[in-house]
Amino acid sequence: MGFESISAKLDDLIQKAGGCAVVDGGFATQLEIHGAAINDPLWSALCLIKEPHLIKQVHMEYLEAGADILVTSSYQATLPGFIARGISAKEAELLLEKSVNLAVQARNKFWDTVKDAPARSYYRALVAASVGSYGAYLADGSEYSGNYGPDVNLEKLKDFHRRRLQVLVNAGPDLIAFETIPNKLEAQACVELLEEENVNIPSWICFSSVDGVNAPSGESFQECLEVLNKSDKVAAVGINCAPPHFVQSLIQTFKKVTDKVIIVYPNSGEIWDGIAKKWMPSKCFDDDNFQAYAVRWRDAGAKLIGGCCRTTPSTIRSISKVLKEKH
Ligand SMILES: C[S+](C)CC[C@H](N)C(=O)O
Ligand SMILES: N[C@@H](CCS)C(=O)O
Ligand SMILES: [Zn+2]
Repeated sequence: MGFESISAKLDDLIQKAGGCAVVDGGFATQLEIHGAAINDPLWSALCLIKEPHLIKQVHMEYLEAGADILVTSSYQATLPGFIARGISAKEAELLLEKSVNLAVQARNKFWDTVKDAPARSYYRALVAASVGSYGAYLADGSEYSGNYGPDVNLEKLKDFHRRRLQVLVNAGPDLIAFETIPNKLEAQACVELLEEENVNIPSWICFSSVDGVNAPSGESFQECLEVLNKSDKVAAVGINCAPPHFVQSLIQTFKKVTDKVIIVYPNSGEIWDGIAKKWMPSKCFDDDNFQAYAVRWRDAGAKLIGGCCRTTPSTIRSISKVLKEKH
């Protein structure tokens, strides 16, 4: 056996999918469509405790829509978050494991039903374990400001992420998905942890953006990516949960500052009010817009494309259809 790169499985999926694979869409917001009440500090992670069947249902919907990668329900599932609810540390770790198991079970079940279908348009999906930013845990909108205050330093962020990362990796996902990272410090914490914990599955690290130019902290993506570019553990970098009309030029920015795979999965364009805990109407993209733009994002160099908050299985169906059309 020759040497296999850490990102071989991901590269293989991208290649099989014709150069651009499809990530799933908004997870928490799709749970809400099914009636989940998640206006809570745990947000979608509350369903791991109360309504796990809905988690599996949403994963199945995205698989049917053509997602090649499922992102798990662990975005806001954190050990301190669960412990604050009176859940023991052991139970909290089991809930993290459960987030991976639910996605793996959905993926395996779906694949069993489609793998032998003639002229199938599906690939065996990969499962990416979501690691939401520290700001997601704070539940104060700081994943869109990058403002963690003067008491937060590199070590504190590493301490926050370390055990969750270990538990998620041990649960056996194919990938790790760091999501809505708002500043350079947290990006650095993620990379240092991947190295220190010798994580041997690939990761992507995605930033949010509120001005379409920089990370929410105001730091340039060039600065943010310097440290990520040095690590082989980071397979892909990009943007999630930013408005779609920012994405084209952000891909161009990323192309200039990294050779890594570029991933984009913007939200619908609505804006999260972290204090009122509501989506505010803004320049909203419908599924047709997403479909047209997905082609442009692919042509600009993105190799992983999906949707984030308020996008739905129908958005992912549109993207998958157009990106997998045979020419
Ligand atoms: C990506 S935001 C919409 C997630 C929810 C936020 N962390 C909160 O709990 O308010
Ligand atoms: N994977 C998470 C990201 C929220 S920004 C979700 O889709 O709910
Ligand atoms: Zn989002």
